[in-house]
Amino acid sequence: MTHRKLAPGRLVIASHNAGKVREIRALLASFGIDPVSAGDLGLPEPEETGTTFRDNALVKAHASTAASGLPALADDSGLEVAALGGRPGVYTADWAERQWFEGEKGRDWYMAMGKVEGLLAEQGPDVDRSAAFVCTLALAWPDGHAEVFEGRAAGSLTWPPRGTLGFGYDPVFIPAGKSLTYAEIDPAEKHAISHRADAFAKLVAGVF
Ligand SMILES: O=P(O)(O)OP(=O)(O)OP(=O)(O)OC[C@H]1O[C@@H](n2cnc3c(O)ncnc32)[C@H](O)[C@@H]1O
Ligand SMILES: [Mg+2]
Repeated sequence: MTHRKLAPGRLVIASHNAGKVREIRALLASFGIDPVSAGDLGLPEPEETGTTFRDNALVKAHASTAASGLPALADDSGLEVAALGGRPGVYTADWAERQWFEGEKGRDWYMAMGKVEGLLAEQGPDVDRSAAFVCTLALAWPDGHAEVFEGRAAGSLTWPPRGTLGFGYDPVFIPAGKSLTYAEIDPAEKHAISHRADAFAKLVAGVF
């Protein structure tokens, strides 16, 4: 399959999640790209109406490129828990209800991690705790062309949450072969092994 190449220049990171934007900026650092986030440009957050990571990544990428006239890179990601039949999956963000924190509306990740843990606990102490993070990147151009790349990282869930680095469900996810959670390891180390890094490597091979 041939991919369209991305010319150096401005690119919108089509995400309103500060943790993701930080990671994508770091991953883009060496490619002659000048990233600006959808939040920086005041672009609206589209409704994620898709039922797959791919569909939602495309919704977000097309929305930002249409609103800005620039190429846009979106990330739709989530946690698939084996014993929960792959849930929360595309609904990972929705499991963290929006609540007010210090005057700002944010998502309650502790509650969401607790919900996953509660469902696992219902299956007893010997429940399979394996899980995978999925990241689907969609890059869209203003003429409507788009490219999609998917990454995965296998691991297992721990409880209680550990670590203060990263974002979202990082404090409960231990990547395969490691003993620390994503929230306990250096961001550079997460970038070497994460689902986002896996998807990004495929994007780099395809469009850079
Ligand atoms: O849609 P945008 O604006 O990009 O931001 P979002 O937070 O709503 O993002 P998603 O719709 O893709 O939801 C995915 C959720 O999965 C979680 N997630 C994805 N990647 C993660 C990572 O590397 N570490 C921890 N949690 C992650 C995180 O909680 C996200 O909110
Ligand atoms: Mg979202």
